[in-house]
Amino acid sequence: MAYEAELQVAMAATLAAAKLCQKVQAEIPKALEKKDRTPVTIADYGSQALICRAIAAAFPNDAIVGEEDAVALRSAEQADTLVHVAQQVRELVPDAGTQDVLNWIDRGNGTVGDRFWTLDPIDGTKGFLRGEQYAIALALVEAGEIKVGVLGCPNLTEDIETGAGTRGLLFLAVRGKGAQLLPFGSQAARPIRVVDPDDAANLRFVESVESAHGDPARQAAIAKAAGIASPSLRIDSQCKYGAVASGQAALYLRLPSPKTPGYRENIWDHAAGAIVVEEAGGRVTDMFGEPLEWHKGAKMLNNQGVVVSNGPIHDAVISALGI
Ligand SMILES: Nc1ncnc2c1ncn2[C@@H]1O[C@H](COP(=O)(O)O)[C@@H](O)[C@H]1OP(=O)(O)O
Ligand SMILES: [Mg+2]
Ligand SMILES: [Mg+2]
Ligand SMILES: [Mg+2]
Repeated sequence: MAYEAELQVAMAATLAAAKLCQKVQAEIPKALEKKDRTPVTIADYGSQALICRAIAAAFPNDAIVGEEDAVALRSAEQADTLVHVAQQVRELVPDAGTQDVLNWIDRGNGTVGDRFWTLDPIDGTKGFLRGEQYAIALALVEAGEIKVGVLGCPNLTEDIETGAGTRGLLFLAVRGKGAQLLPFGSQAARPIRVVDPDDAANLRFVESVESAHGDPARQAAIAKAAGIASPSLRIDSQCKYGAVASGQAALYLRLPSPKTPGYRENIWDHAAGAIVVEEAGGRVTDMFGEPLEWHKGAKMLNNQGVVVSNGPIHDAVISALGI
């Protein structure tokens, strides 16, 4: 199958990173603050190191556009943090040196091009710090189109609402080959599909836990206008794409926050989730109904807001947005 090698490397690396994140989350990590005032932890750095190492080894010519960099970790003030990151990485790569770890993290400072990977080593760091949902999101983009996506959701359960079923889910997709769900520890991935329009129980919508990352009042009004009367399920990170792809929600709305109208989305916050939803039969656009631009830069400067749906309700949502 096309992209089989890329898929296998991405899956193995994401599962290794998930192991590191689960261990760190159980130990209740401290958060550091980045220049943009968002949090980062030793698990964000460790996850990026492990995944960049694996991609660099298998595909040495591929650029990686990742969220984190090692600038702060190279500073004297963060010497202890660096020791902790390296310790965590060595649990999975015993011969990893401290310089190796820094260099692997910085391998994620690539730029977009004809073929590149985009990585969010922990998407939803705020959820991770609350002991709730987060995702490890890795996607391959070629000629402006996402070809492979792997989304690791270590805290998500097969039944998202009740918490029943296996905890720890890997969502996978290769362009044109459908989307699959592999519970952690299982050998068998199963195909997933978005919700049917007549499945009333799952015709709900998902949105961020963080009110400041969206516009909850407008999101509720738009969902209602599109025929979704029940309250939202609030989930951190790209796990929301997993909810739509696995037919447990019909809609994910992320409208610009009135407090930060100039905010533009990063490609690593959406690419892996987007291909999983599209390959499960759904649709992903910006709030104007336009395709998201994956290859123009790390920030999607020409897109605003994100609408993710099962497909049939998409046009009603865009027209309810009325722009
Ligand atoms: N002001 C903001 N508006 C929208 N998204 C944001 C903002 N600040 C950070 N984010 C990103 O929002 C996402 C969290 O997802 P959600 O809000 O859906 O749970 C993360 O990708 C987070 O980055 P990070 O990867 O650093 O956590
Ligand atoms: Mg993110
Ligand atoms: Mg992140
Ligand atoms: Mg972050």
